[in-house]
Amino acid sequence: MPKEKVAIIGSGNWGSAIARIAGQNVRNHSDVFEEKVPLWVFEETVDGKKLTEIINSTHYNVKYLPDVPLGDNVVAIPDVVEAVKDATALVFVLPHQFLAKTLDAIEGKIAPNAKAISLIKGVDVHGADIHIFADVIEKRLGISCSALSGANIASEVALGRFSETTVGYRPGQEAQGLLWQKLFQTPQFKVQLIEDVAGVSLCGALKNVVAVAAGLNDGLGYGNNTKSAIMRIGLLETMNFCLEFFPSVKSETFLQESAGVADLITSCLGGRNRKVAEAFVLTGKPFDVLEAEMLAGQKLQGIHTAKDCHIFLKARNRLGAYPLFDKVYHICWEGQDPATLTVDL
Ligand SMILES: NC(=O)C1=CN([C@@H]2O[C@H](COP(=O)(O)OP(=O)(O)OC[C@H]3O[C@@H](n4cnc5c(N)ncnc54)[C@H](O)[C@@H]3O)[C@@H](O)[C@H]2O)C=CC1
Ligand SMILES: O=C(CO)COP(=O)(O)O
Repeated sequence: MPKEKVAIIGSGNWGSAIARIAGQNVRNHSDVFEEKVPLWVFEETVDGKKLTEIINSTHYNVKYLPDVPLGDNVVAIPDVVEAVKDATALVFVLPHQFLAKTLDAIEGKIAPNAKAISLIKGVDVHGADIHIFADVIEKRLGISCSALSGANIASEVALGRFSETTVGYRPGQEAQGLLWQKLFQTPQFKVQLIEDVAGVSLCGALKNVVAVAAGLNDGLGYGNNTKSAIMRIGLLETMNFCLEFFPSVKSETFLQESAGVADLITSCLGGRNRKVAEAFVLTGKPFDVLEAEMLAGQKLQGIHTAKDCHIFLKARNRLGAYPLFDKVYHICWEGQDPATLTVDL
């Protein structure tokens, strides 16, 4: 059987951490995968040098994951079309705002037998329409797309701290789930499988809104009881949102999978959305300024997802059923006083 050729599309903080794991696992499963792992890098200059050249000479992504080597079989490529050429296993792991342009570039240029997996956390909203990014990828490229999400702060995964994650696969396509498990699972990074692409994707997207609320809570100094209430209400709104708008979602995903409650907890305790939202309250600076100052090129997702949810729920006349999500929107985008965070919850 021909071997699978992996390509990683995205090389930020999580993209780099997952490229490292994939680079190790293709060698551990050399009967299944080709050894070289092309990594698409959005080219930029770091200390006067091209980031791709730094990665390929040092094997470190010095900008987005400076402390952990990627491995010498992970090869940085600045041209996304070249990176995905002949690849049969496409891993999409880039901030969601850059996906559309990336799909424009590679549409019609991928292997006909390719399959994909989305590690992207966010939702694609156009008025009253909402899609998960695995569906966007699947539709645009005409290939099957699974989803991976879980309690996975990238820096901790990269350091080999024990973590779990969830791969959601399409109905009847467990074989693809098993392939992705082979690519990503290590003794320190346990990959569970469930036939629920939508549930895995939506839990990953919506917990970022809850994490922003947790960060606002921390900035306000409201303490752990309030934060726990935010997490509980946030999980409830996530579950209700999934079951209302994506009825195929499995209820097991919420509590039995890392993609559900576990990701919500880690993000509310330790994620970037939490950190920047706390600073928003403490400094009064806008989110885009804080993102640039605090994240060194990494991107925030939660405030954008809050806006997307607001647009969608307003168009569906369902805002009233999701008070926490909507509160985050109003505080982040409409200048509402953060101190109103818990009013009306
Ligand atoms: N960092 C984390 O701990 C985790 C992130 N995720 C999700 O994974 C996805 C990717 O996140 P990260 O890898 O952390 O990215 P990141 O937050 O580190 O973003 C930086 C990346 O964006 C790229 N970029 C900047 N401008 C661009 C442009 N104009 N076009 C294309 N790319 C551009 C940069 O080259 C870099 O690769 C997101 O959806 C995120 O929510 C999921 C689990 C953990
Ligand atoms: O998705 C994540 C952890 O699973 C990372 O969350 P942040 O983007 O808030 O850091």
